[in-house]
Amino acid sequence: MEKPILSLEDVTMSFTNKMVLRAINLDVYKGQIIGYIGPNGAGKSTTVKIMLGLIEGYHGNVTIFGNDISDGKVDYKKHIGYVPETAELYDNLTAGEYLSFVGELYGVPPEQVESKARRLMAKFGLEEVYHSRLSSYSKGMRQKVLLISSLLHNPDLLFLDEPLSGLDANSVMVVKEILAQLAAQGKTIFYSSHIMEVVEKISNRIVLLSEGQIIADGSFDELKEQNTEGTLEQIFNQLTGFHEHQEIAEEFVSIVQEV
Ligand SMILES: Nc1ncnc2c1ncn2[C@@H]1O[C@H](COP(=O)(O)OP(=O)(O)OP(=O)(O)O)[C@@H](O)[C@H]1O
Repeated sequence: MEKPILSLEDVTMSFTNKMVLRAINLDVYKGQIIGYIGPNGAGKSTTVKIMLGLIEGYHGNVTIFGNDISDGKVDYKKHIGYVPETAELYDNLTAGEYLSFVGELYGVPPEQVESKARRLMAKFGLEEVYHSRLSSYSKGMRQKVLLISSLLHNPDLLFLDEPLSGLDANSVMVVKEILAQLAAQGKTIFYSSHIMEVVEKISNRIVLLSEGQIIADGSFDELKEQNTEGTLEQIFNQLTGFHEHQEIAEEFVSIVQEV
């Protein structure tokens, strides 16, 4: 039987008395694009940071590429790419300097990083600003640099947190296609986002986290069959028991108008 690339077994995490993850069990297989969704504060980033070895103190087992990540070895990180939701790019560096720095951290030989970074930047239409400081970059341009930096070392497992944030409609089409092609070549993608239309389209498996628990796990078609609602946004509202958007908006607007 195929072994999972990534396995969470009864993973529980608490921050100062508050239980944020409650016995998460999840096996992810090669080539899957997991759409990891859930309300704000559900525990999505916490799960991802645990898998990246950025948060300690969890209970349960996390196995990546067949090794328990608590064994102290960090080698597994060489095969992982990560696009965080918000990143501190080094503003004083040029994109070229930043990408060379990240590539070398991942162990890519310097001559190879430079050539690869240049060509990838060019594919995103950023060849002319390769030597410009990141402080002069727009939000979408920064996002493209982050995406490139997560892929320079050709990782097998990618963690993406709102990767399309700030990208224009054309760039979104390109990145969605890149992700589909990477998955088709056997890369595994863990995709966290609040944009339900995109998650619905690109994921072949959707995992819905609510209050630290997985409350749905399946393909979009499977989730549709199990629920009365049609779109992923509606299924999300239904499963998380949310029906008050109109009421909340009316109350909000009436407070705004109090002056
Ligand atoms: N370092 C921390 N210390 C204390 N509490 C934390 C810490 N990090 C996260 N939390 C809490 O854990 C809960 C889950 O946070 P997390 O960032 O994982 O949610 P999320 O699902 O990624 O949310 P969002 O969709 O808003 O990004 C929240 O209640 C948050 O306040």
